[in-house]
Amino acid sequence: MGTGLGRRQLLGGLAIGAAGTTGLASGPWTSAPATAATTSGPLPDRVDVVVVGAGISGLTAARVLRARGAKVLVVEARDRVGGRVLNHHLRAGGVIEAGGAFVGPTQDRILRLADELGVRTFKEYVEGENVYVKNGRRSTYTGTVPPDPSILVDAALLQERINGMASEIAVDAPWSHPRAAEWDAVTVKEWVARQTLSTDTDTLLECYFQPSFGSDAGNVSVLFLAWFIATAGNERHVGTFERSSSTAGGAQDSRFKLGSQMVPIRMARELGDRVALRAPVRRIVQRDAWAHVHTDRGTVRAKRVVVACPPPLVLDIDWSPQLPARRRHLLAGMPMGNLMKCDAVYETPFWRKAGLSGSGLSHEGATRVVFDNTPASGAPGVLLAFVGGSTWRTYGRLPRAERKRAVLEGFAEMFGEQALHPIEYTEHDWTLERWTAGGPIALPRPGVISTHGPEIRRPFGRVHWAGTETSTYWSGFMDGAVRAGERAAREVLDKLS
Ligand SMILES: Cc1cc2nc3c(=O)[nH]c(=O)nc-3n(C[C@H](O)[C@H](O)[C@H](O)COP(=O)(O)OP(=O)(O)OC[C@H]3O[C@@H](n4cnc5c(N)ncnc54)[C@H](O)[C@@H]3O)c2cc1C
Ligand SMILES: [Mg+2]
Repeated sequence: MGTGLGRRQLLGGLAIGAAGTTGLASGPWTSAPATAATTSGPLPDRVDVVVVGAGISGLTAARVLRARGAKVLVVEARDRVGGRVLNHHLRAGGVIEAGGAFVGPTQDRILRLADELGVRTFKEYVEGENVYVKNGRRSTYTGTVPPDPSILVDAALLQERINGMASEIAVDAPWSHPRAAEWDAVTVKEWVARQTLSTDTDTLLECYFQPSFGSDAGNVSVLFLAWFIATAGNERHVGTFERSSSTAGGAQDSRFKLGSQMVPIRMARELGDRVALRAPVRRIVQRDAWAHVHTDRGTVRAKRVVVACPPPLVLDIDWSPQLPARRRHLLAGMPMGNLMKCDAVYETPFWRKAGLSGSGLSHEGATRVVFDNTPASGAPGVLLAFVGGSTWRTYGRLPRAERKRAVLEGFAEMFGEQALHPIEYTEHDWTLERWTAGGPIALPRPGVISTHGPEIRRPFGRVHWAGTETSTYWSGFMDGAVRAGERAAREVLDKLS
């Protein structure tokens, strides 16, 4: 998910990593013929397993199943693979991402997979000072917290408390915590307001929420946040707020030189004609010994089905028999967040010469959370603003030209007038995507985890559930998507044998 608050800043005490070297670009910027090897002929009549959705999770499940000898077919609604992961090729050369991009330590499944596929990482740029804008006043700082003493105290306290709560949560069963119902009934906004000194802490908290969740602190429960943080680790390292959010050493430590979409593109190439694009699943009928998967390109019979599409989109499929009510309640209670990425491209990352990291936080305007999004080669220079939650509600509805102006003005306030004159401006609003419906992730509303949470991975007849939201580590991230795909494949292999 998301990319959380940024860098070594914000809510205090965030690990500040010193490091941050930009790696050298590897080889030519490969453009992405996502459709290259996929099948264009008629779909097979019958396979062992149909996988619904060619995002990272579905493709991972198919890759594991195929390696174990199962006959598998991935059916994908779009004319491309990758789902919430999408490369954007810059006019000046190089690649950035319109969707998921950052990876970091303990995300070992996506890192191993990328490594196997020859997709290399480079460190996010973190040298120099960060910019902080409040009440029209700009300041710079190094270290973890903006120069705002009242927030510093709040942040340290909040961070300690939420890490403490996270340490008590079972990543595979947050609903089983003795205080689950109580924590699930309180929104993070209410919880924070109760114990903080400064009202500015609320505003800054949104700089964590908006990019991470495409939503605001008033929309999710403390139980969700504690669980989300608990999952930001692996089997050996517990998740912490710092890990879920920081740049160096955290969830935004590194990016992929060829762009993150190269991971699903290469998986799809390996799978070849086992991937069918432009094949949205409309109906799934479970009858006799088979699941019948109806797509726009025909119907395929399978012994097992792995559904790996964003949770709310499962409800668009016509199910026979009908999905159990408890699963429908869960999915209806997990809408996608609202998020867009807005990038401005410059000949060079001019802010670096001025001693700035390219990272910024603001209490106002369109550019609440900003990162240096320059490709590995160091040029062209790219600034990225996450526009999510209530900021998206304000700026997402504006005509593109007005939003662009607001974003560039925000960049200029942080990094100088030069920011007003990009050589390219590009933006991606995930709420407009038919087959994603928002981003970065589906968010359970308060009360949903404690009441319907146990349904999240429960198979329905021959149907098993993948997708990052079903992961128990790094849920919401690309790493969680890989883990969920692997887990669903194991479930299916158990049943096939
Ligand atoms: C703007 C943004 C920024 C993000 N930043 C990061 C980040 O920095 N780091 C990180 O790790 N993660 C990030 N994420 C999250 C990350 O992208 C996701 O966790 C991950 O890609 C989800 O993979 P998935 O396979 O579970 O789902 P998806 O990628 O959503 O794949 C689901 C697939 O199912 C298909 N589909 C849907 N319905 C049907 C149907 N009926 N029939 C057939 N196919 C269907 C879709 O087209 C899609 O291809 C970000 C996401 C967004 C949107
Ligand atoms: Mg998928």
